[in-house]
Amino acid sequence: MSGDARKRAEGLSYLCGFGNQHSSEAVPGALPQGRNSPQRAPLGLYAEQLSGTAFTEPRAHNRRSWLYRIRPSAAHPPFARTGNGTLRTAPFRQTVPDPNRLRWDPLPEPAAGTDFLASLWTLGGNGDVAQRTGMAVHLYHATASMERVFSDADGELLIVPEKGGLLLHTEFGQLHAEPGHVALIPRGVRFRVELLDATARGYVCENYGSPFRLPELGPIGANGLANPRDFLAPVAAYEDVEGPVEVVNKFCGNLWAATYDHSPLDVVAWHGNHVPYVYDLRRFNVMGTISYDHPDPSIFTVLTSPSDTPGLAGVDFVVFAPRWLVGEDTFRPPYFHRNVMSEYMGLIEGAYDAKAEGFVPGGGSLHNMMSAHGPDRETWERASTAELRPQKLDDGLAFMFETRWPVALTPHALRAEHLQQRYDDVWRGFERHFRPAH
Ligand SMILES: O=C(O)Cc1cc(O)ccc1O
Ligand SMILES: [Fe+2]
Repeated sequence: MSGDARKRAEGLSYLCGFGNQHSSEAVPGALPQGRNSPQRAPLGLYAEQLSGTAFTEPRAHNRRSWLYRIRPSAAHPPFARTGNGTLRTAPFRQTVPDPNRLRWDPLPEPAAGTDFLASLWTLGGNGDVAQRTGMAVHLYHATASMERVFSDADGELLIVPEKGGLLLHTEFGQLHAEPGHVALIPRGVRFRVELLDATARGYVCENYGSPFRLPELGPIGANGLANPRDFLAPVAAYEDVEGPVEVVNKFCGNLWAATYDHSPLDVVAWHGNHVPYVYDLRRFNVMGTISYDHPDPSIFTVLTSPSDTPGLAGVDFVVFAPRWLVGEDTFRPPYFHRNVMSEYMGLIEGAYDAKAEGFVPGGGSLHNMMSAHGPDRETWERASTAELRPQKLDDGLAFMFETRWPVALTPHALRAEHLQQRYDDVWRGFERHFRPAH
């Protein structure tokens, strides 16, 4: 952590456009032209393909990149099991799935010297990593930059910083993510996290399923929600480091480590569409009602991981960004509801319009499949009597990981001291107002 690192982070250049076929070289001439795998790659580099989808998936969804590196990724010693810390993986079978509404305060302060990887604390998830289905919800709270390098064979990592800036050093180059941004590390991509502040705190959705993509826009038209050009990929940047580097690989739920004799962040040039990226949530083009009724939150979908059933996501990433509320004769905050999907919500900043208090930045709530939830009593009282002038909601940034299967908890999430004990009370004391005419 240093002012110097933040200056470097702020000076980074990017390639823009979600899903584009980018190309980048840190040294002129490093990228082969006209072919992917010449007999000898330029500048003595090794050529290697990294696949994010099966070779044969439809062209519109196919993801792969070609990397030109100082050493082939294959040049490494065997991995050996290392401790998983508080990181857990699906299937989550250690607790009985809980139908209760649950809410957590932020993670407690970690010990000094805790890096991003060591700080990962799994709340729960669903699916089965070996089937490449489902997702996990993790939180992180780090106090040190990573010296080691991490990659996740189990899924892509959507990192949602809530506190503290991050400089992500990846095989593809560097990305800068501050609270209010999200960063995505694709399955299998090696990276390390440098902290730009004394501590860093946030959320991670580990998506075991198909890679996140932009949702269809249907009748919205050709523009809106998250605009593709606001997704930023890094330009090639490499580490030419000879000497021991610890590389940790998450594979089918366990961490495996090996000491390489060089840095695997040694990609001098690359091209393709299987890339890490950052996105500033404040660029989200929020849609909403301009007549009446509260729209379903699917209108706020930033990214979706489709399942085999059209319209049914393995997981959606949804953002509740600043917006105007103008609905006439409308209860404007989120309605009372029971959802077949399961909802994990987090707060990046400020407050959320369905909860008067108790849902705090860095905390989170879980409303599993069919659990009854919605505005707390205080919010309901206020919103059902409020004068319905146009109102700007501009003091909050919340998000939701909405998933097709119930989220089962890890034992440490269910027993955590920071699990709120009386969350149900926010829905106590609703008076009956029913007065049948007689
Ligand atoms: O429960 C929540 O707060 C998330 C949510 C928001 C909304 O506007 C409508 C439905 C919904 O599940
Ligand atoms: Fe909900």
